[in-house]
Amino acid sequence: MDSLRLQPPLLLSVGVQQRDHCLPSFCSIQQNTKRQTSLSNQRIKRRPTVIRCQKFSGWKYSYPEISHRSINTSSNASMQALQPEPKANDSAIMSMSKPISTSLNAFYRFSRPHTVIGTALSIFSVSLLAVESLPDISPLFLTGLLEAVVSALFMNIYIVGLNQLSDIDIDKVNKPTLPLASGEYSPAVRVAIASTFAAMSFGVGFVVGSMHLLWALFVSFVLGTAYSINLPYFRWKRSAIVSALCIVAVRAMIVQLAFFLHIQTFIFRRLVAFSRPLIFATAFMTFFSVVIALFKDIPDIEGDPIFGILSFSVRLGQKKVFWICVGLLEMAYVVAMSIGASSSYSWCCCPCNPSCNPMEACTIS
Ligand SMILES: CC(C)=CCC/C(C)=C/CC/C(C)=C/CC/C(C)=C/COP(=O)(O)OP(=O)(O)O
Ligand SMILES: O=C(O)Cc1cc(O)ccc1O
Repeated sequence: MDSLRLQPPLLLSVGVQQRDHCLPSFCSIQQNTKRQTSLSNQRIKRRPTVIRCQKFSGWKYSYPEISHRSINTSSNASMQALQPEPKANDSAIMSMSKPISTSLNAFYRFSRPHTVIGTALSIFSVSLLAVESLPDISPLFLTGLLEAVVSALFMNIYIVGLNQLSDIDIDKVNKPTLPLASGEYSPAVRVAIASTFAAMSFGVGFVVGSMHLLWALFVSFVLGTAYSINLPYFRWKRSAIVSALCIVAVRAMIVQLAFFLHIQTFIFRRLVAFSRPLIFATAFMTFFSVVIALFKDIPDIEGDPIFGILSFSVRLGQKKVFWICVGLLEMAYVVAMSIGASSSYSWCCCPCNPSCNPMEACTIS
């Protein structure tokens, strides 16, 4: 199977047979009287099962080919025979929706959704820390928040896109289902997507005109580029410490401080004042970002050393790094809970209580 793994064309030629062979019994096409209902259920279950089988048997290069081919197998053909004939209109819609859903699926994987979700939640929560009273939650605030999230998500997609562009060979070993590693995007499309998202991010930043927002985008752009790009003096991801510092700088410092200041000064037109909750959130996110930096390399110990990436997982071993991360998270949560429990800053400072202004009560000036 290992020899198959590095030869996608060979894999394709045997793909159908192998796949059917590895399907558990409930996936097989049953020739029984309840055929129609059981077949439609299989359609829904089929894709994840195939992917699981791929992983199990190490078919690392075959993701897109197999998922496309599954539509054309003889068993699927017999399924189609059982469906009512699609009308001309239906089949046109079906043939259009397949490429659309395939492209959406590829873009979803390309965008690294776990990072996008993290960015959106971070910006949303730190923006709420700038809210001092309920009337602050106005259309003006919501628009400012939306602009901040959209521009940051565009930059996020640029950063992870450039990372995949620079890591095509590593990802063929570590993460072969990513659309660049699996060859779903042509070289021109890859570069176009990444640069368009960087341009759109700065475009939104310039249109909004907030200095803190523009700084946040610019510093993230520089660090995200320096982290991945394969040019002399760059590709900082080669150093475990520098790459962790990049992630801490963006996730813990830029996202927390710059986006808070964007809302506080640009949207609310207030003076700069760092509140205790903001300092607390920044300290917590510093721990959390170290954990992100360590954790994200745990699955990559196969490909990273081949390409000179000596991550902590490669140096210390996956188990050790895993438990270090668990320890760091436990420490962060215990410290956070203790600070919360012993703090004089209580719920009375919530923005819904008009008698208490959290910024006055808690500002560190
Ligand atoms: C625009 C703003 C404010 C936020 C963007 C949010 C992001 C993406 C923050 C991360 C900052 C940064 C410098 C990230 C570089 C990290 C990166 C691209 C890591 C990918 O790590 P690899 O190990 O190379 O990738 P895989 O996960 O694909 O293996
Ligand atoms: O977003 C981050 O904080 C780090 C990160 C992790 C990952 O697995 C892929 C991309 C990426 O930017």
